[in-house]
Amino acid sequence: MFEFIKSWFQAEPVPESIKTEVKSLVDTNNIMVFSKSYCPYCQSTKSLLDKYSKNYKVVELDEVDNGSVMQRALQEMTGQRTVPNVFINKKHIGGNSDLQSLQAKGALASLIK
Ligand SMILES: N[C@@H](CCC(=O)N[C@@H](CS)C(=O)NCC(=O)O)C(=O)O
Repeated sequence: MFEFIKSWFQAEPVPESIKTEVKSLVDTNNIMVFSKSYCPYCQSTKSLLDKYSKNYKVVELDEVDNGSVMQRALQEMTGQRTVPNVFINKKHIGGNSDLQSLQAKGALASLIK
C-alpha cells in the first residue's frame, strides 16, 4: 500500500514527446477538446460545440494509448486535471462549466469565429 501511495506521488516525468503531441493538437485545431468518452461534462461540452460546428477535434483520453500521460501533460500546461479540457484558437478555455458560462454570457460565438 505504501509503495502504491509513493508511486502515485512520484510519477514518471511526462515525456517531451507527449507534451509536444498535446501542444501540436492545440496549435493545429481551432477548437480542441480533450475528453473522456463516458464523461457527462464532456458530453455537454460536445453538444454545445455541435451547435456551432461539427468541425472540432476531440481526443478521448480513455480511448488512446497515451491518454493518462496526455492528461498529466495537460495538468502541467494548464493547471487543470479534469476533462473536458477545452482550447479555442490556442487559448485555454477551461472545462465544461467555463464553456457553458461563456455561452450564457453570449461570448462563445465570437470566440469561435
Ligand atoms: N467542473 C468540471 C467538472 C469536470 C469533471 O469532474 N470531470 C471528471 C470526469 S466526468 C474528471 O475529469 N475526473 C477526473 C478524471 O477523469 O481523471 C467541468 O465543468 O468541466
